[in-house]
Amino acid sequence: MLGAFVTDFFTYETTKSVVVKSWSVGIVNRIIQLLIIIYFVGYVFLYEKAYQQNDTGVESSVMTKVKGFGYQDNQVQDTADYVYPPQGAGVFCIITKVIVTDNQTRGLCEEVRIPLSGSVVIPAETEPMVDVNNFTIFIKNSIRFPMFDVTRGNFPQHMTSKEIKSCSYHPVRSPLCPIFRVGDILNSTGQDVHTLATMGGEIGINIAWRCDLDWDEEHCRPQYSFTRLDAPFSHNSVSKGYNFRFARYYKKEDGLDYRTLFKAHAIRFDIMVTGNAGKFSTVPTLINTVAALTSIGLGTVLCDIILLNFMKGADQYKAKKFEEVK
Ligand SMILES: Nc1ncnc2c1ncn2[C@@H]1O[C@H](COP(=O)(O)OP(=O)(O)OP(=O)(O)O)[C@@H](O)[C@H]1O
Repeated sequence: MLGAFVTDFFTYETTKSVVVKSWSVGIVNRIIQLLIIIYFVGYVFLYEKAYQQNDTGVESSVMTKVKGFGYQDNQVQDTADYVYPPQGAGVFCIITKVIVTDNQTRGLCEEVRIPLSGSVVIPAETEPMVDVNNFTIFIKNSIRFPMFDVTRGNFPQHMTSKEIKSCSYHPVRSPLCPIFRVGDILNSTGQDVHTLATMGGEIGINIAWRCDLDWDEEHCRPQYSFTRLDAPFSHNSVSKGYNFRFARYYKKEDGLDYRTLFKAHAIRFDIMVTGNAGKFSTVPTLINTVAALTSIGLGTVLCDIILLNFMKGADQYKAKKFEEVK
């Protein structure tokens, strides 16, 4: 038993080519090779661009500015009233409804159970501001792909102030206009402005940069898409929408501080930037070419299985293929 194992172990296998003149196996072999070549050339190289090195670590900065007039309880509201925080960051809120509690003063210790009470004030609720549909958001986004040291901005350099002021983003008609009508954004996410203005909610604006840097940089352009980010909670019984509280403080003539408390329902916009740039590089090209060439050999495996198991005269092929030399 041990002897047989040792003789089996100390053998040497070397390949020998057997040419099989059979139409059926020949055709199967060529078809498999063709499929593998089509897969590698068409999908791996042309579609997935396996000859490129990729940079997904995009560096980005976003600036925003909202404009438009709204009417709330017969009062005109402008940017300074409804945008929070006002600095124009990548995440900002447009306040659409407020519940106002006026004249709160700090109470004494005995009144600790109602710590912020003056006289008991009943909060006043404003109407939701549906004019938000006509507001416009200006988005200025600059990005950099550090691996290739390429910087891009989301609107063309030659765009004039007049062009910017008069355009409005449309995915087909003006895909590079940096001014977005809130109504258009809400429409494309399928949201109803009235519900959103009443309860608040969060809208995501995604800016995707997919750049093939083997072409001119001019082709490296942003693509925008819009989603409702808090959609999973929209049917919950609790915490529908989005709100936050803030206060404004005043001093009375007698020196006493008092404040007005606002509970604000707002549409929160969150601008997210993603990027992927690719450029020709020898290392991935070599690795993938070798992988492609090796894979072409896979056809033999399948043809061997057919030849040695399912063809007429399989035993004869087996005898020809495996030959023992003493
Ligand atoms: N939300 C917006 N809707 C329409 N146009 C806008 C909006 N925000 C900015 N713009 C216009 O885009 C251009 C660039 O804006 P940017 O804020 O950089 O310049 P600005 O001269 O300070 O703008 P502003 O007109 O607010 O004083 C300006 O012409 C500006 O009027």
